[in-house]
Amino acid sequence: MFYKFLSQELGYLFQSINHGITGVFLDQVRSVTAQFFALPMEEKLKCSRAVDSREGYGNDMILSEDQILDWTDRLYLIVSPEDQRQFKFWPEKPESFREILHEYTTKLKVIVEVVLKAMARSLNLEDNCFLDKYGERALMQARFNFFPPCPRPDRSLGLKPHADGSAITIVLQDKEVEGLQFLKDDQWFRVPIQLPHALLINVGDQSEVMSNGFFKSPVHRVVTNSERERTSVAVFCSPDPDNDIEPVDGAVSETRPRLYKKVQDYGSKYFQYYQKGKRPIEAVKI
Ligand SMILES: O=C(O)CCC(=O)C(=O)O
Ligand SMILES: [Fe+2]
Repeated sequence: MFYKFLSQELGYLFQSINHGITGVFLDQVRSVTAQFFALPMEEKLKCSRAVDSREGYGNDMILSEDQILDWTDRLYLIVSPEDQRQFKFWPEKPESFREILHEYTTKLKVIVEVVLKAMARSLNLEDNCFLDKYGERALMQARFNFFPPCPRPDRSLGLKPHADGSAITIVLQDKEVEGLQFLKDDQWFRVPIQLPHALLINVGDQSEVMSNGFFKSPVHRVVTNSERERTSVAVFCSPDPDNDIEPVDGAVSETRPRLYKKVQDYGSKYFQYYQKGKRPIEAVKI
C-alpha cells in the first residue's frame, strides 16, 4: 500500500493537510452515500447509466457473455473538469448529496497536489514533475460502491481483482465492515478499518508509468460477506486525457532503462481490459 512506499515526509505532510477534512465531514460523505443507496429503487433509477456508458447508477457494463459480474451496485460520476459534470446522473436525494460531493472533491484536490509532489520528492525528482503531467484539466471520477450481503461469499467477489487506472485513487472505506484486500507476493492482505477518519491512497497505473515503475500499482479486490452490507467511496484522480503519459526524465537512467511506452487517454482504454479481467498496464510495458 501507498504508505509503505513513501518517505516519512509524507506522513508528516499528510497529517498537516488532513486538518482540512474533519472526521465529522467524512461521516457526512458516508452518510449521504448510505442514504442514496437506501432510497427506493425507483428513485435510484432516475440516475441510471445508459447501456453503453459507465456514468450513472448501475452495475458492470456488459462487454462479453462470459463476463463475471461484481456483487455490487455503484454510482459513478465525473466530477472534474467541472464542465464535464452531467447532472442528470447526480442524485437529487438526499438533498445535500451534490453539495457534499462538490465540497469533498474540492478538498481532495489539495491532497492530490500534496501527494503527487511528495511522491516526486521521495524519488529525488523535481517536485512538480508528476503534477505537470496531471495538468489543470485532470479528471476526477467518484465511484460510490454498495456491496449488499451475499449468500455465497465463497463464490462471489464484490470487486474482482484489478489495479486502478488512475494516477492515484483516494478511498473512503466503510467504518464498520472490512472487505478491501491487496495482493502482495501471491497473498491477499486485508486493509484494516480501525482508523475511521483515514483516507486510503492507492497508487494507480498512471503513476507506475510516470515513475518508470518505482511506484507500483497494486492489484486489489473486495470480498463479500453474508451478514452486513458495506459501502465505500473511491475517487479516481487521473491526468488530463490529452496529456502524454510516459516515464518522467529523472526516472529513466542508464541503470534503469525506460520500462513503459507513451500513452494517452489511458483511462478509456483501461476499462475494456478491466471487464475482461486483464491488466491494461501489460499493454504499455516495453
Ligand atoms: O471498496 C473499496 O474499499 C475499494 C474500491 C475500489 O477498489 C475501487 O472502486 O476501485
Ligand atoms: Fe480499485
